[in-house]
Amino acid sequence: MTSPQGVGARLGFRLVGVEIRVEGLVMTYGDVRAVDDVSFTVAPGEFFGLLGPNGAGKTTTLEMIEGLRKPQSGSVRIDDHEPWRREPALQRRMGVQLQSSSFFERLTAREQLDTFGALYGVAAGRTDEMLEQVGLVDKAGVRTEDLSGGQKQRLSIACALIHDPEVVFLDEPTAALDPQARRNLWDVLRTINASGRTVVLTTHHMDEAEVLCDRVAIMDAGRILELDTPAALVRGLDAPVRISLAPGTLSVDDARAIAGGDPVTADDQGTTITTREPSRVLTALAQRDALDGLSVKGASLEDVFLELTGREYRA
Ligand SMILES: Nc1ncnc2c1ncn2[C@@H]1O[C@H](COP(=O)(O)OP(=O)(O)OP(=O)(O)O)[C@@H](O)[C@H]1O
Repeated sequence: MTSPQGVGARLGFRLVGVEIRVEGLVMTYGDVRAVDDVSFTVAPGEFFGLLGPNGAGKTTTLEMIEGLRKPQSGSVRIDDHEPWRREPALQRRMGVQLQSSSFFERLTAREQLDTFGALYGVAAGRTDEMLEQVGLVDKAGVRTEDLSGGQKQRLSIACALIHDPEVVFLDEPTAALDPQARRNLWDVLRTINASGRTVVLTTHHMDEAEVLCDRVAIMDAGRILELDTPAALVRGLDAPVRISLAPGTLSVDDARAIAGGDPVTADDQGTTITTREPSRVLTALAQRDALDGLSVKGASLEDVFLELTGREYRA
């Protein structure tokens, strides 16, 4: 497991934002151990992801970190404060993404932001800044209930950021968004983190965790199964690489000769060599001028998850 400080140094974080230390966290509901002895540390300025299927315990963990639930046992420290005590000084440093149902009724996007801003005593100009940052300038006068799902998600993130917090908590921020809206929101989240804030996000999208997060904790059934950078998790899997050739590029016999014992499959989509020696295979393919239309696919976080849990992903 990579230490958060080590990751911070390697990724060149500016050491601002808060540090979060979670130790032996437990929450049970009746017979269900929703969170079962969860421990991790999030470094200042880190983009940290809790990844897992429905019911893994991500939201319950996040709510204990946010101070919305008091842990039954274990502890959460945000820069040495216990969030469940709801100290105003700490609250001001935290941004919690609201569910869109928590907006004030019948207000426009601008009025929502003005209202949240007034609660924190921030300057009026901040609303325009936030509308700009989340790409909602042209929707400023639209009532919240008339915004699309993606626009509501972006507005809820803007509300969480209105008081310029040092740490931002986001619970499945891209749930139910179309692919384009998801990618737009990823850009917003990257900008938030690039400005030095600590970001903690839950998601059940593997690709999202892989592209956004510095480190990812893979959770299932209340426990953390693995925690590391996405690249280290994938590397640790030591999975073979799939090299696919377009139909007609190479005969199956030639592919088998190059594969030298590695598995080769062929269908009307083309021929695939699955190998742990991609450079040897690619060199041989180049020598035969067989690189046109070639695709190379390594393992992904999804493969890591399947390896860890030994079963189908239940997103
Ligand atoms: N208030 C509650 N009362 C009883 N059981 C609960 C409560 N909240 C959560 N649970 C149970 O605890 C477990 C973890 O739920 P949690 O919402 O933390 O998971 P999650 O990973 O966030 O899932 P999702 O992706 O569906 O939001 C689930 O089995 C859930 O049914």
